[in-house]
Amino acid sequence: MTRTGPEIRCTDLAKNFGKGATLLEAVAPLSLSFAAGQMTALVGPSGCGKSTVLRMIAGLEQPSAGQILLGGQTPQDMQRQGALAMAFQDASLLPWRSVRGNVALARKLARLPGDTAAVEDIIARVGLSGFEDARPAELSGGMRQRVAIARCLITQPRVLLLDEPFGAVDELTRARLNLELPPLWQASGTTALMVTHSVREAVALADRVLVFSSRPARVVGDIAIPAEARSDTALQGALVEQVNAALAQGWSDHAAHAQPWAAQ
Ligand SMILES: Nc1ncnc2c1ncn2[C@@H]1O[C@H](COP(=O)(O)OP(=O)(O)OP(=O)(O)O)[C@@H](O)[C@H]1O
Repeated sequence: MTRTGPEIRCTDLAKNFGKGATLLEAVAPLSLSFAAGQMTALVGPSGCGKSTVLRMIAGLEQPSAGQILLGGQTPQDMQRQGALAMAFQDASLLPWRSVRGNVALARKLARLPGDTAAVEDIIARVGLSGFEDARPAELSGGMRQRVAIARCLITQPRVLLLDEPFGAVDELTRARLNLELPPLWQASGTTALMVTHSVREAVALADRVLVFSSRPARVVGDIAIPAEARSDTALQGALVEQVNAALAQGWSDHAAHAQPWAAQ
């Protein structure tokens, strides 16, 4: 079964943490939209609010202001339908459950009927055949990330949210995961958002890269990644440069804003 993803619209989205003297404006009013079935990568300086935006879209964090609609529905509606899946950097698997147990549990939590064949199939597709009974502690970091992705995909989510999913693994493993895993969600028309610190990863995986400035984040770059870039390393290199230039522009704008004399 294929469940195509919705368009995601964030309107005047804002998030503050704390109050009074400790008030922190994590996300200043920001309006963003993400096309149905596309993978968008969010990049920007540390602390600019990328994860907070993702967590609000996931319904894990309540916005202080503004609205999020996924094909006209709220994140909570999507969660209730088991249509939304999120993977974090630390994989956050249950240590006492096997690979099979962790993946099967995700279906249960999404209120989907058990499906042993689908669980076995997704474990094989992320390259973990033979490790079905292993506990997370017996797996490498890259293997744990694969389980985390399998756990997302087993629910056939319409929306996939990835927060630095490959951040905790070495460069080589990361490059391999970058090649092997995206086809698993690209084919099904899932709307996907990924936060990453790696500009190369963003360009390699996404259809679009959105570049944020330092907090309070503004969009300082919105770069479309044409499909041919997947097989054209020169084009990939040029796009990486373009994203890096937008990041640098975001930094200098921010510095000039914070210290008006810096621009003189
Ligand atoms: N639960 C929270 N309570 C208080 N402050 C928070 C909370 N979550 C995030 N923040 C703050 O909000 C700001 C944005 O954080 P966020 O994690 O969204 O940034 P980020 O761009 O994802 O950073 P990084 O790239 O380092 O992961 C930061 O200043 C952070 O300290």
